[in-house]
Amino acid sequence: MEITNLSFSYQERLIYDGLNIKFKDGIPNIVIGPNGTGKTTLLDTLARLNPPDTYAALVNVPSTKEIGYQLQRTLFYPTLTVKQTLNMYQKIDHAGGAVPTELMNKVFTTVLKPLESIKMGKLSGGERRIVLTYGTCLLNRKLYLFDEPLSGIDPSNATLIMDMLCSLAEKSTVIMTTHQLEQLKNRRSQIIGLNQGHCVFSGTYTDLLELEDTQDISEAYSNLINSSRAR
Ligand SMILES: Nc1ncnc2c1ncn2[C@@H]1O[C@H](COP(=O)(O)OP(=O)(O)OP(=O)(O)O)[C@@H](O)[C@H]1O
Repeated sequence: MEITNLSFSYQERLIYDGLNIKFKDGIPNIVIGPNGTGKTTLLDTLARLNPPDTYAALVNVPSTKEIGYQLQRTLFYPTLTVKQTLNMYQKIDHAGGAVPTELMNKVFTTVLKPLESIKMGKLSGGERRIVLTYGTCLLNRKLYLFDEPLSGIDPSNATLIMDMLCSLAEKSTVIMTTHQLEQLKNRRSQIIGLNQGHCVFSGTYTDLLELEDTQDISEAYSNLINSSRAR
């Protein structure tokens, strides 16, 4: 799956200037970059939510009905309980949705089971995000897009969510955005760095540390962004 030569602007603001990205199968693709650099816009483009003249840049991207997209500001029904919300996700696909993996079962038992009878509107922001991320994993799709699934999630639950998304990537293409770079340590993933309309990095966590000659991922990220700004 690829994006080739994508140029896109919101009114006078240029977001991508001939953007090229090759996504990997088998491991999650993690899109990183400064605020406002176009990470969400990239997921929107893949989901074909942006104008049709962007479609030509999409190579081998599944059709919209084969895509599961968890938006950053995901809609939910506040009066449904967690159990009802997850049942609803399971019923979206006529075939009954995906069979939960072992790791999904672990997330369910550890985090969601105790919340089952609580209404969505009464959950904390982090709890709600876990429910909705889990629900998206219940859909049976070829491509999953997650916009900041780790935002507001405590480190222990973030590890569980990342485990779940890595296992999902073994059978489908997974693309997510995040600012939580420390969660990517010791994980197989492709990191895609965006800055100023271009892909400025594509490689593993270790590749990024080696490129910037540091053991500190925050420093590596800052150096990457500052050096690509200066270009
Ligand atoms: N519908 C829109 N109309 C006009 N400008 C928009 C629209 N949606 C997004 N933008 C602008 O496009 C830029 C990229 O937004 P986007 O949400 O893709 O950034 P992001 O990299 O996901 O940021 P963050 O890390 O803060 O979530 C921002 O400057 C934003 O203000």
